[in-house]
Amino acid sequence: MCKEVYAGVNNSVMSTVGKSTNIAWYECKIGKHERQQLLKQKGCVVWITGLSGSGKSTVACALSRELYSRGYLAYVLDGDNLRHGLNRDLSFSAEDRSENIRRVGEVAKLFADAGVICIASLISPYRSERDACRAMVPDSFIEVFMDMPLELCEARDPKGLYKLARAGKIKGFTGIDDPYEAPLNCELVIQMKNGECSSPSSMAEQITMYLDEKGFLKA
Ligand SMILES: Nc1ncnc2c1ncn2[C@@H]1O[C@H](COP(=O)(O)OS(=O)(=O)O)[C@@H](OP(=O)(O)O)[C@H]1O
Ligand SMILES: Nc1ncnc2c1ncn2[C@@H]1O[C@H](COP(=O)(O)OP(=O)(O)O)[C@@H](O)[C@H]1O
Repeated sequence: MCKEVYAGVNNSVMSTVGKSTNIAWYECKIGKHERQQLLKQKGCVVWITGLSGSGKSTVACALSRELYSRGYLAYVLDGDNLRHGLNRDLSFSAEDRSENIRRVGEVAKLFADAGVICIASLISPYRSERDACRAMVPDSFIEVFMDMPLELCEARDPKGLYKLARAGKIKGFTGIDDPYEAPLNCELVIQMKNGECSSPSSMAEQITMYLDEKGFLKA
């Protein structure tokens, strides 16, 4: 949050942002517009939220593959993967999950500014934190809710984590003894139809169609 703005020497705008004092924004001549022209697409953030096992990583990679095959540049920021590096200092406490979401939101914003279609796939269980990420890239945030029943996610349990959570060996597991706040008003909801889950590639096509309709697949 920018608390203080004042004029420095040569009229440069000096600010205090968080704990950073006496800082100034340096504007480059080559900006988002130029990069988008180069890439022939619009930078944006596709934010995929849902329970563990709901299919976030699978659809994120299917979407990345679909866009790649059509000649568009996308990059996946996966919650699990980022916790191997950038976010390795964060636990699954409410405070650390919030910081996790904030950091991924900031990184996604940079990718979108680079002109890339950034696909963020993380549980991101809190509505207010997802909304804060949306506010970082107004008009370029596409929230996709993997609306899969807990029973399905638990039956899939590809990493055996639900089993451990039910046995009390993992505390604070989302959907078991930790909250998940479903989106109220997101751009896309991916659900089962007639008890069937569609294929990852058809889910990816659904998202690609949305991106196309909204003009993200042209400069
Ligand atoms: N307590 C607890 N709750 C939920 N998930 C847990 C937990 N502990 C470990 N894991 C594993 O971490 C993955 C979720 O990381 P995220 O960064 O996406 O989570 S969050 O957005 O900060 O809530 C999640 O990966 P996905 O299954 O891909 O969602 C789990 O494999
Ligand atoms: N559309 C789908 N149809 C059938 N199985 C799926 C589908 N999407 C994901 N899966 C399976 O569900 C499990 C969880 O998927 P994953 O993408 O790892 O979920 P998440 O990233 O939300 O934890 C995996 O075993 C995956 O193969």
